[in-house]
Amino acid sequence: MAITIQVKDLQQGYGKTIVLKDINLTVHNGEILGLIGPSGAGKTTLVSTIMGMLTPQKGTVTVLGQQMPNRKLLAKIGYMAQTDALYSTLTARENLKFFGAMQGISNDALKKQIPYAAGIVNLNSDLDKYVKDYSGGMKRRLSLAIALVSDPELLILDEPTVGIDPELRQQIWAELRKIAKQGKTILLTTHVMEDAEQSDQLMMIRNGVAIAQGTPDQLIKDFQVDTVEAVFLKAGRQQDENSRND
Ligand SMILES: Nc1ncnc2c1ncn2[C@@H]1O[C@H](COP(=O)(O)OP(=O)(O)OP(=O)(O)O)[C@@H](O)[C@H]1O
Repeated sequence: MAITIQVKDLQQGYGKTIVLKDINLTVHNGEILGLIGPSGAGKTTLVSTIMGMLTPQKGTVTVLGQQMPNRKLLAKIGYMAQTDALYSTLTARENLKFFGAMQGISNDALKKQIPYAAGIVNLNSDLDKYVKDYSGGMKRRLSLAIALVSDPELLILDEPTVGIDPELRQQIWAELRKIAKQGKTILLTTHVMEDAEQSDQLMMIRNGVAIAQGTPDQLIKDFQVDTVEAVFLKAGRQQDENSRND
């Protein structure tokens, strides 16, 4: 299986502050990687580095065979940020057209891609409403549609299920699976254990360090617990014990 994301010995931070240490990660084509960890652990910092928005302090990040940062690759990456960056005085369709055009998608392609992307998040019947009249969950769904509109090779979703009800969450997961089956790679950050459980691979980050990595089933087995949440709690306790013994 080809590799989409390769992170080697990454150290990352802001100025003199180190946020991430010794991060190693390989994500293959068609895989869904869930990045979980408490607030401030460094998830967004890692995602920003993978996208090439930040240059590594140490180590390397390669995406689709190219070392990051690399502006040319941005067209192949669909990104949904943690906070919705939408134009509220435009309709959802106009937002999709605008962001699609920004990614270099032709008008003809957009005619096909907009209904496809809006269909995944159940927004086709609300496309001509103004975004200022959207609920928080609808805005989140529109942001996800914008990330999907270019049919990207790599989809990066920062907390995609915040404000989304359980039924739609299941629906979105079914679509993410379909997208992954087509050979697209998905990286998502989450605080939601149901999302973590559904990921193919997990990386748990705490205090800037990867404290557990593997498939949900393998982690549950290795940590001798019953749930992904319990893996996370146990790995966190082990990290605290190790730092006390240092
Ligand atoms: N632009 C920045 N300049 C300086 N420090 C930053 C910057 N962005 C993030 N940080 C710091 O880096 C650390 C990791 O932040 P990051 O946003 O990566 O965490 P996170 O795991 O994504 O958290 P959350 O789940 O709350 O989004 C935090 O201590 C944060 O204060």
